[in-house]
Amino acid sequence: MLENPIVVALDFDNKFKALQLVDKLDPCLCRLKIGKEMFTLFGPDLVKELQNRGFDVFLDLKFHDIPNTVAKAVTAAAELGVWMVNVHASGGLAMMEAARKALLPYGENAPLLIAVTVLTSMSSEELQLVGVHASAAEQVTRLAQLSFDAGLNGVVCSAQEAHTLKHRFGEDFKLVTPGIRPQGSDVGDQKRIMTPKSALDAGADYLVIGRPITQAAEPLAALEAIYQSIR
Ligand SMILES: O=c1ccn([C@@H]2O[C@H](COP(=O)(O)O)[C@@H](O)[C@H]2O)c(=O)[nH]1
Repeated sequence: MLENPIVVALDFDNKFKALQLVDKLDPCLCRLKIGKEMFTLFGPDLVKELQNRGFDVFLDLKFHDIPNTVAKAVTAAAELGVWMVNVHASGGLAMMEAARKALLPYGENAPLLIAVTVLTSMSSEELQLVGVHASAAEQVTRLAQLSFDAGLNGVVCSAQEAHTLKHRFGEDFKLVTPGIRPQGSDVGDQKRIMTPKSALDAGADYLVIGRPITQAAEPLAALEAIYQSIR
């Protein structure tokens, strides 16, 4: 297990409330993820504020566009100094290769570049509705292979697929897993879920956890309980 596998998903519409929580967290114990809501509301300044507090930031904007546009978007993310950035694997091989090549000038300072496979909020049945006639697990494997072939650092998948992917792609290919739900917590809109401990046992490298922490009456206690459960 990585020493610091938890990435707290900061999904807030209020910067003050988000920073109130952040100021109780220890950058040695977790990383932070900024997604579409907070980035749209508060922009790169928020990323800087979190970095100034010592946190690694995962910029979860899931770029999905033509190769040239995505290459420029990941370059902008690299300029921001984020720790991790992502694209949608369904954008295709050429798009992912363009993104990877755009980060080459940053060398060791480049953010980790990962690709979203199948959103953890989607079941196999929902995939059928968008014309994908494979199971979620099969589609995740297909898109992870494409991401691997494009030379990316890893993928976003559900922990339910972690065992298969880790076995197939090896230790260096990082598995970033949202849809993490401690025993007894609200599932919400997530479909392919796992507990923190089972996810790590299955081979997940990073656990992305939002509402079970951010919406808890005592977020710090919730985070601490998750740490206890994975030690
Ligand atoms: O497949 C995906 C990709 C990204 N996410 C993001 O992770 C967090 C999960 O938050 P919870 O509150 O723990 O459900 C959220 O920011 C999503 O945008 C994902 O859930 N699934």
